[in-house]
Amino acid sequence: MKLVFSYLKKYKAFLILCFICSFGFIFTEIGIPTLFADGISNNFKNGNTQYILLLAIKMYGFAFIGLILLLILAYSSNRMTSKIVRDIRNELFSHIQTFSREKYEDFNISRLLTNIVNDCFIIMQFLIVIIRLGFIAPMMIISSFIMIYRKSPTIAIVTLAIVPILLVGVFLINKITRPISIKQQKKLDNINLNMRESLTGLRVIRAFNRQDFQSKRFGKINEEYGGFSKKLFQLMALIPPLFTVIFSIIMITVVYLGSNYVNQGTLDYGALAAFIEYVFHALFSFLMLANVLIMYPRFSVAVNRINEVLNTQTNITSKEINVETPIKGHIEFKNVSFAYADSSKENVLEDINLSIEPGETVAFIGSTGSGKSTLVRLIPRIFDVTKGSILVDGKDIRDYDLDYLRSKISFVPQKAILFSGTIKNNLLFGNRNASDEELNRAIDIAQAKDFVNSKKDGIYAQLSEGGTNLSGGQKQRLCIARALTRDVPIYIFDDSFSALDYKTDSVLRNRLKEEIKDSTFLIVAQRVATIMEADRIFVVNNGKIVGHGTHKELLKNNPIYREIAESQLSKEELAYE
Ligand SMILES: Nc1ncnc2c1ncn2[C@@H]1O[C@H](COP(=O)(O)OP(=O)(O)OP(=O)(O)O)[C@@H](O)[C@H]1O
Repeated sequence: MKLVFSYLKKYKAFLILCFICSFGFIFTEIGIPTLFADGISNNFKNGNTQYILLLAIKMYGFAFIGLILLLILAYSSNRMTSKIVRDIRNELFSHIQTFSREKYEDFNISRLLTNIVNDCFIIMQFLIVIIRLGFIAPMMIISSFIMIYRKSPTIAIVTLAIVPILLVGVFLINKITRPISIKQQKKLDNINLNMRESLTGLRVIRAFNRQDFQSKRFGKINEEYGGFSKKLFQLMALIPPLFTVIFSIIMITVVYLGSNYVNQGTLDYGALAAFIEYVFHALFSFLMLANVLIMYPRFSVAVNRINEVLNTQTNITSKEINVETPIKGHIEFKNVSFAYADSSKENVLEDINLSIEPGETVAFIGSTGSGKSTLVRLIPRIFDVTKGSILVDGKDIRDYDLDYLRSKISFVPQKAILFSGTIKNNLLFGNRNASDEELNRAIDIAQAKDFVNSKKDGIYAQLSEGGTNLSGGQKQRLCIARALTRDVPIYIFDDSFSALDYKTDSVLRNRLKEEIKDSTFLIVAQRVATIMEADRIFVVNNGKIVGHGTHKELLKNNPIYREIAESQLSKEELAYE
């Protein structure tokens, strides 16, 4: 609730307006039966038309003002609620952006999506109702009771009997529905997870003809979600009829008692008519309040789930440093070990020591799963080392302002990730201030010029979500071009040439060498041809560096490298022969 209160405080003005409107509305609602009762009690002044007309005008006036106040209340509560939920969504989104990959994996992306879409929606539904009724219902109940009590304490006590019944009912419902709500939300996370996997993996599903299997899997999860939803809504649906029965019993009792008092002459007809109205208002308000309280468990589960995310702090923290010294591009790994925070917690990298000079081109090669990508991901702090330290220009990377450090590194990830929008917007993602000339240069170096120009709209061609309307090689080239829009001292290419044909791969690397001379290049690759011209090559095996040197040196001295090279190059290409 703290979460919602902090936002309610932010929109105090709206809240006060809602309170005033609610108060005014109650005044009009109580006023109408009071005027009517006066009319009956005065026997409508024995048919005095002027009196009746005035009374009617007053009652119309009250009803009209009540309507206006209710409209203002609805408008301001809607505005306030949508602003609050918008703010919660923004806060969630910004907070999630600070998460390290580890935290994303902890929560899983589908769960975070459900938080932003579904949990926020549940909060909005509840807030809209509670703000509208939160003031009106209790005030209406209290004022109706006061009015009843002034005329007949006995009838007031009978009406009050509903309070404990309703409270016990609401408490029981909350207790039963809360665990079901938690399970229902978890099942919704599963639906999102399954949907995401099925949509992103559509090509694989079709290629393996597994549509039926996927449909059955989705059907099962959907069924489970439906089961919990059914239980929850069945329970919630029980409440209105139950409360309506109690409501009717109390109403009949009040009318019965009231009629007796009229017969005994202790109550007049006008007061009885007003009573019925007051009791109706009080009980109806109770019923509305009970309905709101029934929604509470779902709301509180949604708030808790959002709080859980907001209270999770990222483990990749940044030092607040205003002025950083320029980076030249020297990189040093000192006794670096790293383990992913999954259940195995085994070291993926073990005691890595290496030093890379500014302007040097180094490459990492090794079998799959040997730890090459993990090693380069540690430099922009996508993960933090578990042991040891990484220094850039002699300073521990954890002592840099994180944004500054990352702004000095251009990283091309192994998986080519593009966003929906134009090619230009995707390239500007690398450097928002890049001129058209700089973008064209990056496209040219990345060997993407021909295919970009072949598009009808050129650089303004639209890419679909994830760049699915491009080939694997085209996507890779655009990702490389995006990285080249930045002029930085360190470039990291994590297996980003793998989808290029040999010729394009070679031309691209030559252009990189010619155009970007002073920067440090780190290239992870599976293909020897991609890295054989690097200044130095590091051979990674089972999380350890098992050799380094030039292509020729490694062919001579390193059996693992020689084995990889022999499996890929022809005898003529193997220089040592
Ligand atoms: N996010 C992760 N969580 C847990 N373990 C991971 C994660 N990413 C990689 N690993 C594990 O770490 C090890 C090293 O993986 P890494 O991706 O660094 O290898 P690689 O040498 O780059 O492989 P490849 O050439 O196939 O890309 C592997 O055993 C892999 O299963």
